[in-house]
Amino acid sequence: MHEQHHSNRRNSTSKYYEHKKRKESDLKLNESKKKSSSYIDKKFSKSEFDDARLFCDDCNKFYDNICPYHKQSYIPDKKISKSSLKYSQRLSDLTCPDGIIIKSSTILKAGKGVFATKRFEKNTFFGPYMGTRHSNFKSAQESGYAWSIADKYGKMIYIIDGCDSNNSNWMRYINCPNTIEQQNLQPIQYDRNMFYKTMRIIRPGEELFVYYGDDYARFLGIKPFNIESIQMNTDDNNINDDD
Ligand SMILES: C[S@@+](CC[C@H](N)C(=O)[O-])C[C@H]1O[C@@H](n2cnc3c(N)ncnc32)[C@H](O)[C@@H]1O
Repeated sequence: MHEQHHSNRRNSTSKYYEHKKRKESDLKLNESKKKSSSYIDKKFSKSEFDDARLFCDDCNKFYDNICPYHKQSYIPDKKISKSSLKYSQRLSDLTCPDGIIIKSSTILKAGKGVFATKRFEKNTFFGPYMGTRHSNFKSAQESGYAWSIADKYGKMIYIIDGCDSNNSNWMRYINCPNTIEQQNLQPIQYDRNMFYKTMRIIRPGEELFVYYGDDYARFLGIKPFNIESIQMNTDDNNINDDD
């Protein structure tokens, strides 16, 4: 993954994600093998971008295409046309895939959050994160809903800002974990887009959390997670994964 930020009033970059830069960019939305998705079929198979290589955590290696050995899956958004929106409906709220709902967060004063209503396996990909593309870093910092997409040198290419709930998707409602144990999604830049990948099995009723990065964590009053503890948490999840 290339350097990425979740921006609010402050810019944030996770060292962990920088550390795993190449590894995480190697997303594979492998459901393409068995299931058809317009994004995967049209986009993932023919990418021109250097961040469109695929990585398998279990093999610990890159693949030019999907991992032939380990299961990964891709869950696209529910398709909604803007013209079908009724008054007071927000596009983003209607895009939840099956098994995902938006409701009040378990985190006090965090507003809404996103919850699973069914089990999701480890290595399930959601996305891409939808929003307005621009390069106004200041407005992204103020948004609270923005990711920056970077090139392989970490230089920002553009920002994907989900501040407009009518030009975004359900992923804009996913909150930042207060503790490392809560974290269950990993942000992954792939093909100049942002996806979230489940880091472990997610069970019905669980709130989804993605770490926004150290700076933004500090802004929220959360002690930044360090690389080692994130890695340890991932390893623990591997050990505890069950059927
Ligand atoms: C991407 S939005 C997440 C969705 C948001 N909760 C909502 O209702 O629209 C990011 C914002 O959610 C809130 N938030 C996210 N994680 C939080 C946390 N751990 N503690 C407090 N507020 C949080 C902050 O207001 C932050 O600016």
